[in-house]
Amino acid sequence: MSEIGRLRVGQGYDVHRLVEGRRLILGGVHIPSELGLLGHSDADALLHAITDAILGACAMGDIGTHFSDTDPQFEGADSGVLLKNVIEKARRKGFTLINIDSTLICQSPKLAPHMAAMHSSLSSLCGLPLDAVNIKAKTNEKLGYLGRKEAIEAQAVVLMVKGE
Ligand SMILES: Nc1ccn([C@@H]2O[C@H](COP(=O)(O)O)[C@@H](O)[C@H]2O)c(=O)n1
Ligand SMILES: C[C@@]1(CO)OP(=O)(O)OP(=O)(O)OC[C@H]1O
Repeated sequence: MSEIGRLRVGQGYDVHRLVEGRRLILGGVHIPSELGLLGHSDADALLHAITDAILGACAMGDIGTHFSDTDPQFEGADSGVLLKNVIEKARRKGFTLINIDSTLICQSPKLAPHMAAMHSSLSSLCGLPLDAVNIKAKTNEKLGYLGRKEAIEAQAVVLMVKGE
C-alpha cells in the first residue's frame, strides 16, 4: 500500500470545569493558578484531547472506554500515564504517531510563560521530536463559559501511520 493509504488522521476534544482547590495540570505540567481543573483523573484536558485524537486515528474508541471515570483505579490518575498507555496500545496494533497539533482555549491564566515546559513535556510523553509537536493557546475573547473562566477546553489533531 502507498504511504498515503497508510496515513490516519485523528481529532480530539475535551473540556473540564475550573474550580477552587484543584491543581491546574496541562500537558503534564503544573501551572500555578488559583483555580484547577475538576475531573476523576488529574483532569489534564490537553492530554485527554490528544489521547482521544490518537484513539480516533486508530479507530480504537475513546478515552472513557479505555479508562472509566467510575473506576477507582483512575481516581487522581496522571493523564501522562494514560496517554503513554494508549500510544503503546496503538503501537501494538501497528500505528506510529507522526505529529500532533493542539489548541488550548483558556481565558486565564496566561499560558505563554508555560508553553516551553508543556511543549517539552508533550514531546517527551509522546516520544516525538519537538518539531513534531505544537500547542497553541487562545483566550475566548471573554465570551461564554470559557470566557468567564469557568472551564478550559482543548482540541487536538494527530497524524499516524499504520504498518512499516
Ligand atoms: N490563556 C492564554 C491565551 C492566549 N495566550 C496567547 O495570547 C495570544 C492571543 O490570544 P487571543 O485569544 O487574544 O487571540 C495567543 O496567540 C497566545 O499566544 C496565552 O498565552 N494564554
Ligand atoms: C480520564 C478519565 C478517567 O479517569 O476521567 P476524567 O479525569 O474525568 O476525564 P474525562 O475527560 O472526563 O475522560 C475520561 C475519564 O474516563
